[in-house]
Amino acid sequence: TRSTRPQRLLGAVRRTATRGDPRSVVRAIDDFCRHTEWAMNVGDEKGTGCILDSVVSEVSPATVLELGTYCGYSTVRIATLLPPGAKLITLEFNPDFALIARQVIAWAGLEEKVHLVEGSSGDLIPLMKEKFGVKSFDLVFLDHWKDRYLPDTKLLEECGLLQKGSVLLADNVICPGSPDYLEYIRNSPKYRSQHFKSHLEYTKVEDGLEKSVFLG
Ligand SMILES: Cn1ncc2cc([C@H](O)c3cccc(CNC(=O)c4cc(-c5ccc(F)cc5)cc(O)c4O)c3)ccc21
Ligand SMILES: [Mg+2]
Repeated sequence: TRSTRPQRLLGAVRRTATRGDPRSVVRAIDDFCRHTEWAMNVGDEKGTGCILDSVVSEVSPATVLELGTYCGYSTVRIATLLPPGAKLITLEFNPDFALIARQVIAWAGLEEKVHLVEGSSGDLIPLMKEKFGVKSFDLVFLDHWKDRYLPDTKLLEECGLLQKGSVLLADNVICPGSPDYLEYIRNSPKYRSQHFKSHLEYTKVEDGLEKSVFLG
């Protein structure tokens, strides 16, 4: 039967990236998605260009939560920039995506820094403290279903998983968009938000990321 897009993306990583070299894995996926087959990775413009890499470097987080692993592209980007001993927990409900992402993360040699957990954010966030020993998250990267950004942000607050200074970084707040999330986060006294205009990965379509600092 015909392969899936994630399987073809993994094939490109295996063919053109060097095992154990995360930068070559990121480059292989960007090249594949720009020249062969588009995929919904945060991409190189929203990644290197400005935001994702600079926010991760600036926050230098000890604990990171990623919502929506997909093929592991942003997982690899973030994990590459983490300080020694830091941990990234990434949640993926789709088992096919999770299987591909595990192999992409392994090819990059980042298994030690990344804990990929299969399941839905709504079910797993309440378990973070008791099951994963997380006190709070220094950085949360939201890139899963856009209508889950707001409920999951509220869930993170309710579960006491955000502390003063925790940073939320949300992809696609323009395209596909997450209007209820933007409305909430920009008007809440509990956050200070900043918008970074960019473009939808590998295209000229307007998009942007929203960076929000939790004020406690
Ligand atoms: C609850 N829960 N818990 C864990 C978890 C994990 C997932 C999956 O990882 C998953 C599956 C399918 C879709 C997404 C969201 N991503 C997108 O929808 C997206 C779209 C586009 C775009 C833009 C323009 C187009 F024309 C087409 C697609 C560009 C982007 O960067 C995206 O991130 C995430 C889902 C729910 C989950
Ligand atoms: Mg995205």
